[in-house]
Amino acid sequence: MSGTSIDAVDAALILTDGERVLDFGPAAERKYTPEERAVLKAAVDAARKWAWTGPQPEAAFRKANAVLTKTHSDAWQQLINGWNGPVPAIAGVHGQTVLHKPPANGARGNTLQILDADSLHSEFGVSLAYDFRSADVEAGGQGAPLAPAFHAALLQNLGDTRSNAVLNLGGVANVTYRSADGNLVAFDTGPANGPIDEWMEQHGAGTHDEDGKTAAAGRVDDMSIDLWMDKPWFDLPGPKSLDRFDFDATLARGMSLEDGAATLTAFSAETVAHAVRNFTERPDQIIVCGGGRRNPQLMRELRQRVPCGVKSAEDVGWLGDSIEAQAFAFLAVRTLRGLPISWPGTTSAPAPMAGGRLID
Ligand SMILES: Nc1ncnc2c1ncn2[C@@H]1O[C@H](COP(=O)(O)OP(=O)(O)OP(=O)(O)O)[C@@H](O)[C@H]1O
Ligand SMILES: CC(=O)N[C@H]1[C@@H]2OC[C@@H](O2)[C@@H](O)[C@@H]1O[C@H](C)C(=O)O
Repeated sequence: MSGTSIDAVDAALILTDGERVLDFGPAAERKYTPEERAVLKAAVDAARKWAWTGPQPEAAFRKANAVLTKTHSDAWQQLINGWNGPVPAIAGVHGQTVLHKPPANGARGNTLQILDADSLHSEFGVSLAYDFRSADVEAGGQGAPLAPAFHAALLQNLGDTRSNAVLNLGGVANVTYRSADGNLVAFDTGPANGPIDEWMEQHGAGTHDEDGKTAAAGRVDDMSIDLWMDKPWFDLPGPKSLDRFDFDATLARGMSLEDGAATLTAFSAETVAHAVRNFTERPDQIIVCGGGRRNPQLMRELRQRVPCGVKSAEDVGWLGDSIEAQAFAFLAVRTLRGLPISWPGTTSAPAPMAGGRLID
């Protein structure tokens, strides 16, 4: 899995029948070098300029695919080298989202995850599942989020039958909410690290706000947050999804580095709190995974604003950095078995939808 933050490829091995998670295997991370990251970001920029109008930016995508093949193969090797168990039956590879347009005003959405599936298939030497979002989008769904099927399986294993939520804090944030009667609702809640990362990079202050130190030194501008929360998107009912650039660092223009970081961080937390306030029942707890849980300032803001208990994935025995990678392993097995990977409640697909393409 390579997410919208473009920081690393995450890989994980799980034992699953696509319905239950029977065991967790090792996990691996292959960080992008600055040069690799620049190539992937250039592909995202080119995709945004293209926006499905005219010829695809082939040169930018070709260069990005070469980086994706190399880095995913490295991650796969890292994963497999230390593994003494049976050869995995299948690998699920998400690809790099370069553009995502949710359906709007009756028009179908569109989404693009780039990867060179044939090259990855020959590098890995096992069956490959990929292109998980297209079928859902073609059927009128949002195409995201897709991790909810896996979040639900994880919650099932916890054996906690109260209402629970799983929150992923990546570039964008998405939540899976399971009510006490087992009903599943999922949607993107708003930005997470994306605008913060961009703000830091624009100021030459690194790729992200390490341990939230810059935000902790700033002052939150609550009036700006109130203004930003006015965007009608926040009051749309789920399922709903976002492109990484639907919220960006320009929001904080004019603020000092510290105040901008503090305000963007508090804004991400407030968007999650807004979502939780609108759930049909308050969840007993929200379990946080993704890189944002490593930012103590973001977690502090979440704890202040979200009206329920906030736990980190590790508090319940999960590997918080690997859940998306594990999710696409799980979805790969569901694809192999022809099981649905999205539902009306998770992507607003018209019916439970199978998705993903296979190379045997
Ligand atoms: N120690 C840390 N302090 C602050 N932020 C951190 C820290 N570690 C990770 N992060 C944040 O987490 C981000 C990476 O998170 P993650 O890998 O979950 O995102 P992603 O999977 O690429 O995104 P998405 O879920 O939107 O696809 C980094 O870009 C950074 O902003
Ligand atoms: C189009 C796309 O890649 N969306 C990502 C992004 O990152 C978080 C959020 O927005 C989520 O909707 C999705 O990723 C996770 C893995 C998902 O589909 O569940």
